[in-house]
Amino acid sequence: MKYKSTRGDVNSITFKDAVLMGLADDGGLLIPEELPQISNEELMSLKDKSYQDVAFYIMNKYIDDIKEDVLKKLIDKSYKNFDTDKVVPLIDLDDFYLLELFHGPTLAFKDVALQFLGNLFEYILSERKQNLNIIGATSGDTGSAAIYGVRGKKGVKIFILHPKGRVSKIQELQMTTVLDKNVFNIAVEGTFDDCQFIVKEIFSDVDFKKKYNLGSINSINWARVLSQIVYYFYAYLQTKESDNLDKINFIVPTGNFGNVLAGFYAKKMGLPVNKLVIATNENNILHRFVQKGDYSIKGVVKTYSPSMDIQIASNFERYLYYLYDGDHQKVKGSMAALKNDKFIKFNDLEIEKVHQDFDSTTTTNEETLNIIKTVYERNNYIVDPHTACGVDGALKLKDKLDEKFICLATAHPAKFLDAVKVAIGKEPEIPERIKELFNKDKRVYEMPNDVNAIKSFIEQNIDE
Ligand SMILES: Cc1ncc(COP(=O)(O)O)c(C=O)c1O
Ligand SMILES: N[C@@H](CCOP(=O)(O)O)C(=O)O
Repeated sequence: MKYKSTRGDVNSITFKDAVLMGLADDGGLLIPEELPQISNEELMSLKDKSYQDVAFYIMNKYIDDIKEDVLKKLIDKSYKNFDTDKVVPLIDLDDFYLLELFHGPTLAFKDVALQFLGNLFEYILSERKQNLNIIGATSGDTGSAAIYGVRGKKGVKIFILHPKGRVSKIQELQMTTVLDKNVFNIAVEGTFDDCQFIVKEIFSDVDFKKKYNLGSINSINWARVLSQIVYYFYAYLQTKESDNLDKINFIVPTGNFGNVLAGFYAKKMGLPVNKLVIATNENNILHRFVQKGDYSIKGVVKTYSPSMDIQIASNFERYLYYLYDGDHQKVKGSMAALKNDKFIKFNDLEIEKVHQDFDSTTTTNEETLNIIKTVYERNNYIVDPHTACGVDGALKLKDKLDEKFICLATAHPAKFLDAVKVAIGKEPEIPERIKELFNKDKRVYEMPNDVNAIKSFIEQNIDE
């Protein structure tokens, strides 16, 4: 399998090169040149297999420059740090299923991909005797998952930008209490979109990127999306519906469009999915897009689900490539329009095509709290505010879509203590590894929302 850019000027890249390249050198995103298919027989042959086995089966279709036994070892090592054998267990709450994606070291779905990416980086770098300087942006969860994924790995430095005052207390502590010398947490005076913009601007300076061996841990990196395709298959295989190959809906709390894009790839590969439902909070540009073709950027508002306080969804560009039937020029045109005019225009035919795969919902802050309370009272189960947006969406759409829903539970409620307390009047049970954070020393660098200032900070602290 080879990889190419959504913008058409980077082609025939191997998987390992794609992992190190992160953002394509033409400013686009790397995608596989083909979409491997999984037949019904193959799908059924995966039933009752372990998460690791399913991961190997799916990933191996996209990777041909890592030996199979090495890939298996990387996968095994990546899921050893999860606190359950199933890695991502599926819970049946009668009205819908919940896919618990928060059993990794930092208690959010990001661990599923970032534990693997950390090990993958280590393997490729030692093979190439190279070092890597990682630059990433986070709205709260990617940052700590990436730091935990690469800490202690040789030849790696990591710079993580988060929006100052816009992540939860626990998210902030998970990042800033890691004092390893190779970890730099930068609190930016701005939003997540500003952080992501800075990161992309830095990567777009290809000379700078090459000089300092810069790498990406965001879902800009294809390996992130690939690792997330796996749990759509594994989730489906755990349902009753899979016995008859019946279709199912997935509802996905969405911000940067990485998670739901992985579902899109799973559907395109042949997984029996009816609709992928994009669940948004009040920052609902993706909902406006699905419902009315309105992809116009408005200001970011603070919500109870801060990790989804995003307007400019990075992976939307990958989806545009498929929506435009592989027309690179159209992708480039739309990305330029987004940068200059702050909106992309879609015609009715395009929206019709979107509806073949997607539906969407939006959830207010008040609804988020109500759902946390409702699920607690009905099921004695505490969902986090991001998952609550998904559950809210599933309940709103259950009369429209017949097929059962799998709601992706993207974070542990203990990461969002304040919201949960407001919703149900008490805190959820707090895992020991979270309690410990409150007594640790912290280190964080506060910086203005300025590409050059951050670039020079990185340059001062980087290894060539
Ligand atoms: C807990 C949680 N839920 C949902 C999302 C949205 O996922 P994505 O950005 O892949 O759309 C994020 C962040 O991305 C998150 O941290
Ligand atoms: N919600 C994310 C935002 C970054 O998304 P990613 O898919 O690029 O990692 C976060 O928690 O940081």
